[in-house]
Amino acid sequence: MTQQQLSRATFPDLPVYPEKMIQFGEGNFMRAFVDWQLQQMNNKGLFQGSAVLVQPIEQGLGDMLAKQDYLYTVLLNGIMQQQTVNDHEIITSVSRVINPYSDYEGYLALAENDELEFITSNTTEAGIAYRPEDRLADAPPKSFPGKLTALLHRRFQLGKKGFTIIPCELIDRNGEKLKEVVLQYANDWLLGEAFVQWLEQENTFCCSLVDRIVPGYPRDKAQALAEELGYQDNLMVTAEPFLFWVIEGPASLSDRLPLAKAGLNVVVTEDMTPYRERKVHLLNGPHTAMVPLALLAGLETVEDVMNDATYSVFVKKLIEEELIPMLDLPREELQSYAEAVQERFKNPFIRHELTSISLNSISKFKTRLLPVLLRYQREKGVLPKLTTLAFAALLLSYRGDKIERQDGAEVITVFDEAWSRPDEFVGVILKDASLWGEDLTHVPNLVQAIEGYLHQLEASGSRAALQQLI
Ligand SMILES: NC(=O)c1ccc[n+]([C@@H]2O[C@H](COP(=O)([O-])OP(=O)(O)OC[C@H]3O[C@@H](n4cnc5c(N)ncnc54)[C@H](O)[C@@H]3O)[C@@H](O)[C@H]2O)c1
Ligand SMILES: O=P(O)(O)OC[C@@H](O)[C@@H](O)[C@H](O)[C@H](O)CO
Repeated sequence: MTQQQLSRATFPDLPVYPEKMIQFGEGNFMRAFVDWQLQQMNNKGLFQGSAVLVQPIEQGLGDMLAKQDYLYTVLLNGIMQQQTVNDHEIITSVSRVINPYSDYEGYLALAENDELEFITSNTTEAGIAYRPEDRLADAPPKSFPGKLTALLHRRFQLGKKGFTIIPCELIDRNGEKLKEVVLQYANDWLLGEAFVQWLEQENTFCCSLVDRIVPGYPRDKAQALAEELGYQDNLMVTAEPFLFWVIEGPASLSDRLPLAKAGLNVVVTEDMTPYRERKVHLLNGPHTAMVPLALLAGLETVEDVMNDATYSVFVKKLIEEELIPMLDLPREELQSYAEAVQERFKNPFIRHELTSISLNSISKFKTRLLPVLLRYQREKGVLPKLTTLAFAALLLSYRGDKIERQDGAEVITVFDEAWSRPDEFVGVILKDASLWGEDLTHVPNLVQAIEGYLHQLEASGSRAALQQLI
């Protein structure tokens, strides 16, 4: 049976809320994270607002969302505190999507609305970047910070109050980086000292850290879900039930954006550093470590890893024996976070592809695992075995013959050149500070250890190499 498409005509009683937030990014993550949270506040009568979405790049989901009157379903699937969660909810907290490439005046007109108080964004790690070619007269400037500067300037010219700006991009100190680029445009575009002062005094740029696994559109179950839900939704998003958002900002934010009051796992703090360390090393670190070893063994998803007797022990030991001891946070807190992470990795209801995590694995290894490997070596005088084996597997996977590499052209070129001389490969690649931020051949015993593990991985495979260590 063909179901009707989700729209306000299909569900005429759904509520409509005034716009209070501008959100750059209409992708899966933002819709299942920020907009889902607005919905939870609205459900409790605590916010009564919606987000107007801005497409950061020309191609996007604006038209598809418009066809559904900006409604879509979030499906929460997973296990949380030993309970199975299997919920679905139609999200009504998105008012519309503006494509600044086809309606630039409509975009700038957002500056006129006094009710708009918050700006959020997720434009991927590539989005918060300075693009020197951008100009104020462009319609629109191509970069996200360029677009934002143009909007903020229009707001300033209208003599209105500023915004609380909360970027969600997974880059360190995201709020500070965004502010830096906006100030650079203000300077390059000669927007004047008064505008810079207004930016500084009337706007708050918060750093934030987001945490929720959002695999996105459930392609494999779409038809069955349409039948179960009773409508066709081309924009449904699956996410895990777990959520955590740390916002470094003024305490007053908790009243203006009452996320925690709505029961959401959101912390407003003066210093988010410890939370970031915990997540990057205990969640993203194991993700990045498991990917090359597991892909080399033919596993496909995070769940496959957690259901495999050898690989799940690898994840557990890596976390408990090599990562946790190197973090400066209360042990109990780390332990309980690590247990929750492993429960999340086991989620049987969502398919988290290892290949999707593998994108840009070299820079991910550098930020997520290398600092821990170096600290472990400095403090204990030996290398952490499991992290080092994962490092060797990563280097092997970047030969490109066993696993498809997903990384920047420059990174791939460096590896192709280094692998063209296999006998010298380890020394050459570890020496390359452009990859690791420093020359790693100076780390005691690292070259020999990686050479040994590479030999083992080649001779007997990832599973056997791992079994020898655990
Ligand atoms: N999916 C997850 O589990 C998850 C969890 C936490 C954080 N994240 C982060 O969120 C980001 C988006 O993930 P998603 O699953 O929503 O992906 P998606 O493909 O659904 O959405 C990508 C969004 O980024 C925008 N974008 C893409 N390239 C851009 C560029 N060069 N400049 C500006 N904007 C650009 C797109 O317009 C779109 O709005 C990723 O970078 C990821 O690291 C994802
Ligand atoms: O999103 P990436 O590609 O930077 O990293 C892959 C995963 O480690 C990541 O998406 C996590 O699932 C997410 O950070 C959980 O909050």
